[in-house]
Amino acid sequence: MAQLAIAKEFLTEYAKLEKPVQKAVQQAIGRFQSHTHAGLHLERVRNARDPRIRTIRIDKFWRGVVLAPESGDSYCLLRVLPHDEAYAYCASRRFTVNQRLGVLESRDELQLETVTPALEKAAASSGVGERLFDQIKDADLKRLGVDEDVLPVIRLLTREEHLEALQRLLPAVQYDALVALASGMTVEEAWAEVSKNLVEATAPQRVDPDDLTTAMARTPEQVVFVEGPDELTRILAHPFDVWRVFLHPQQRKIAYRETYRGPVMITGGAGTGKTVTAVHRAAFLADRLPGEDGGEDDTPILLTTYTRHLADALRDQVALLVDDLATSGRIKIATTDSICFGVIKEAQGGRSPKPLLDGEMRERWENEAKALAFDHTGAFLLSEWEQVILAQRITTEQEYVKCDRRGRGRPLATARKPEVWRAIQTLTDRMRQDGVWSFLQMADEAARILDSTGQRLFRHIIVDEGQDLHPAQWRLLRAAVAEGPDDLFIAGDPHQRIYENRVSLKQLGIEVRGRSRRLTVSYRTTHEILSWAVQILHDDLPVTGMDDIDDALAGYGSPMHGRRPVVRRFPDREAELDALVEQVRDWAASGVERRAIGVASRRRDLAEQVKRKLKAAGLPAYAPSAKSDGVKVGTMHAMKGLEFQCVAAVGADEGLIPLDSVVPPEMDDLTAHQHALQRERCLLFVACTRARDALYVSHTGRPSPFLPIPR
Ligand SMILES: Nc1ncnc2c1ncn2[C@@H]1O[C@H](COP(=O)(O)OP(=O)(O)OP(=O)(O)O)[C@@H](O)[C@H]1O
Repeated sequence: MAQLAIAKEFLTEYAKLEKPVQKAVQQAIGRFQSHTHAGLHLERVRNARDPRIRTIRIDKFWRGVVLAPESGDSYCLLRVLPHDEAYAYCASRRFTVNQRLGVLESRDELQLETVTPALEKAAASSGVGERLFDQIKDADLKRLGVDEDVLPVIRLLTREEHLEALQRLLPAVQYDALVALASGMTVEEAWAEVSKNLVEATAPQRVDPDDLTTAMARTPEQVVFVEGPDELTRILAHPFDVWRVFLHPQQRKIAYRETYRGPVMITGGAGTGKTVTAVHRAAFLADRLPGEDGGEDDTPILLTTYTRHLADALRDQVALLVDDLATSGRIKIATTDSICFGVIKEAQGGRSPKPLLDGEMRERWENEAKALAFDHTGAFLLSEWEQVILAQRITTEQEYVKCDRRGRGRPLATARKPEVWRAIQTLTDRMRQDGVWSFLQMADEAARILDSTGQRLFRHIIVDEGQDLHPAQWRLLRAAVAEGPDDLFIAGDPHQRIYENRVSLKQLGIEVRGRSRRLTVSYRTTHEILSWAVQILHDDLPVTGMDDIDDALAGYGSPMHGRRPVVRRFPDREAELDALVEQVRDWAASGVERRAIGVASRRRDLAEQVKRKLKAAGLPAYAPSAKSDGVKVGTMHAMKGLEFQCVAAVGADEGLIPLDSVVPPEMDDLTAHQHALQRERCLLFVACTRARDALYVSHTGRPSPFLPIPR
């Protein structure tokens, strides 16, 4: 039986076909697969650039394009195209094995030949040393995978724009190497970029130029082998969700590594596929679970994050990735809050604890602090309890008096600490009397319970959005899984830290040193949006990762291109929101679904105002996590974990971003001041990087100082 492979482009084209055509594609593949000699249904193409290209008839109008290597019995479905386009593709494309990297590559040879005379002409008028790659030796270019056929063409280039114009014509890995060099990287740095695409840690020793099948196996982000008809059905069932099938080698290496000796941390900029990788890891671990010790142990795997809507999104992704119910049943998907709830309920003999929502907690403490005439506000006491006492697990007044509260934003004389301690004790005692809990208090208590009983709830724990978990939640997670191989798999990005929680995993007993991995290729956002948004983060204060090491988003980039972000200034809010309505209408008129448009603002009241404005203009608008069909409008905090085709960030004014009221004065506490500013930068960055194709930012008066200065 012939072995079938599918290319990513095939799947994305298939996704867009009408249902009857999709059916015809399936039938064609079925006919082709059911013959031992698969070549039977494949038609040779006269004038094909590459003699190994064939077509397969789908119906009168559509053709599949297939790569049929001469050796071996494997076939790769490359494209599904209208008849004429399919034959034009065959007449121009040639497939090769990259001699340095061993990966499968394709080039548009016909187009390259067509553009060469124009490039020669442009090059003829350039002086010595004026061409783009004059400083790079042939040997170095070859070391990076650039081949003999591409060399003469790129030697003609005088400008980066000319290189960009060749993106769709050149083999992708060679183009990436050239872009890296053109951006000023050294050959070694460019190699680091290129080698990200390798499945193995190093380039292959020997590469057989004719062995396309091995080359396909080395290019998993572009081609996958299908194990049988069931797997094919599975793949074709959700063709839009290509992340299920095609992982970048960086992602695959991380998600499908046989084992890690202890906790592992995955970082990477927005949209680099940390969640996707975490979901694949969960599927991998769940798949191998029963075989681990052959026993009856049915301890589940936990896949967790900090909010309900993020957990819901994880649930949807697991359901898409894992068909087998027994396997998916081994993965428990829950927020850390709900795990804590369960632990306490069990410890209370089945009686549910009564947690208060954040808003309820704030109100309660504010009212009681006033009623009891404390010298401190309820907000201050609550934050002191959560961010100092629960964070550091302080249990006595003496410990509190001695504790380090740097970064808290408001200085507190040691002499006043006992009164603060006692006030907090009073308020927590009252909560106990009323039988109510805060979520962080539940986390603290649940961790203690697990520590004391030694009960280990999970076999493995996978955490998404780890950067925003509180130390008490980390202690709970640490306590919920036995220390050992594959205990904790943690995904997070310290550049997207939008809450006050800053943790050192090491101090919480989670040692990830030597086991941190980084994803660098953005799958969500275009290069234009990303390079603009990354400037928001530019700050003198380094961003410290959960492993205590400064994180610099090194190598973070996107291969996708699109329009630059638009920044607009308005005299007042009314004019700004009128223009927003027009922008949303323009997007909708250009075919963008309303639900694929997100509008973010720093403050909730502005988000509400936007919603009203859109609704009044006949454009339905809902909260970001709502399932309803309409524009999604919310605070920048609520945008975390979501993505939209088009994003508008409104109210990017000075005074609103950073929000003055959340930034403590520099004089009071420099660290807290800096951390608050950094959080505000992260928040704007998070909002802007939700955009896949288009980003629109608007403000009134002076712009937020975080907005990149136009060049
Ligand atoms: N290998 C892949 N192939 C296709 N799409 C991918 C792949 N990996 C990720 N994506 C897509 O890229 C987008 C971002 O992925 P994901 O949410 O996993 O990134 P993230 O790093 O967790 O992002 P953030 O930190 O911003 O929340 C999603 O739409 C996802 O489906």
